[in-house]
Amino acid sequence: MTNKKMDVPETLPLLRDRIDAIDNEIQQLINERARCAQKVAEVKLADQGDEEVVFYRPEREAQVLRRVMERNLGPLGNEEMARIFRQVMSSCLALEKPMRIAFLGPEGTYTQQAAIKHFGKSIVSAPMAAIDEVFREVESGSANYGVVPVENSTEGVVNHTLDSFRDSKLKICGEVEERIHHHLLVAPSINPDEVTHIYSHQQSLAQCRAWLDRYWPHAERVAVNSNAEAAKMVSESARNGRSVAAIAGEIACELYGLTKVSSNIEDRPDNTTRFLIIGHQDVPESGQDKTSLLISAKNEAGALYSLLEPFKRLGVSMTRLETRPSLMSKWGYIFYIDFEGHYQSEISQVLIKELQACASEVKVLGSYPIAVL
Ligand SMILES: O=C(O)C(=O)C[C@]1(C(=O)O)C=C[C@@H](O)C=C1
Repeated sequence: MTNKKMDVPETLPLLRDRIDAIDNEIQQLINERARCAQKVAEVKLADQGDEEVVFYRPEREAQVLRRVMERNLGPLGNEEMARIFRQVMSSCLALEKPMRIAFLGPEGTYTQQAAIKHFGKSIVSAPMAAIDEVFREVESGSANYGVVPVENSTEGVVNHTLDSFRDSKLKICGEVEERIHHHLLVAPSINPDEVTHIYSHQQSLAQCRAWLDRYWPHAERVAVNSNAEAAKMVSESARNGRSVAAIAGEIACELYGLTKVSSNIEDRPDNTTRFLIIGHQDVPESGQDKTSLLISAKNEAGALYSLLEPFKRLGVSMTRLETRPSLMSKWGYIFYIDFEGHYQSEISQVLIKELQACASEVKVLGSYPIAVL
């Protein structure tokens, strides 16, 4: 092979020289970008007034990532390129101010995986034992943002998360979707044929039900708080010679030094979980946004119809509708509705006014950019 322009043979040393020169340039440019981000932080601090400075700007990050994908010509794929920029921005933000992110722990959960996908790796991890603790950690200001699971494509909604919004002042600042792959894991010293118990989160056990029925009908299934906790227990039990296995993901497998007996054992290959980013901030429009509402319906005939009708009439696209008992009155209901658009847009304002007229309460849980990655 030859380099046509210069007619020099494209040998390995020459190609590597070229890569070295390009790396040098990329590195200088990344640092130039980082210096710009430091200046942005100075401007934000100078403009702060009485308000607390908001360093993390989800709408801007979404716009940057969308642009990266739009202008990308390859050979790297759009998502691959966006993931690189995701990490560059994560490093720049950490230089402005390191973000402490609370998530449903322990270390190694799918929620941590989602937190890293959304914020990049340059965050300070704060694993919490339960969803309401994630809310409390962010409410108290101990963490800047929180990440909680909200729905799974196989198992449906995570009621704990939805219920936590009833009494919380926190806003939804973002969403992230994660393809969930479950693996059957044992400690390296354990013979998989002798496994008597399989530990995992109840939703993960449910997501692998058919597979477990088929291949492990005699192993007892034990539900624990999280998959990562299951992985941790399995690594600890192995030291006592107990033949137990866990169902968990990649991060937990690595973190607890386990071995995969079987990979991707979920019953549905498109098994996806959606997570929400919670914080104190009202996120401005990014151009492609979603809004989440909590609506307490009046306990009367046609209540649901009158809530849904304005969406159709105004041409607003509803992406989700969940129902939960209201807890205030015996047969009263709360609806969680997601729709496309930002709550500050003209059409959303008309819609929200109409909903307010036919509901006892309409709470805007937040408007946020539709997940880019
Ligand atoms: O534009 C900003 O406000 C920045 O702080 C810069 C930057 C970036 O690196 O591009 C970093 C963090 C923000 O969350 C958004 C973008």
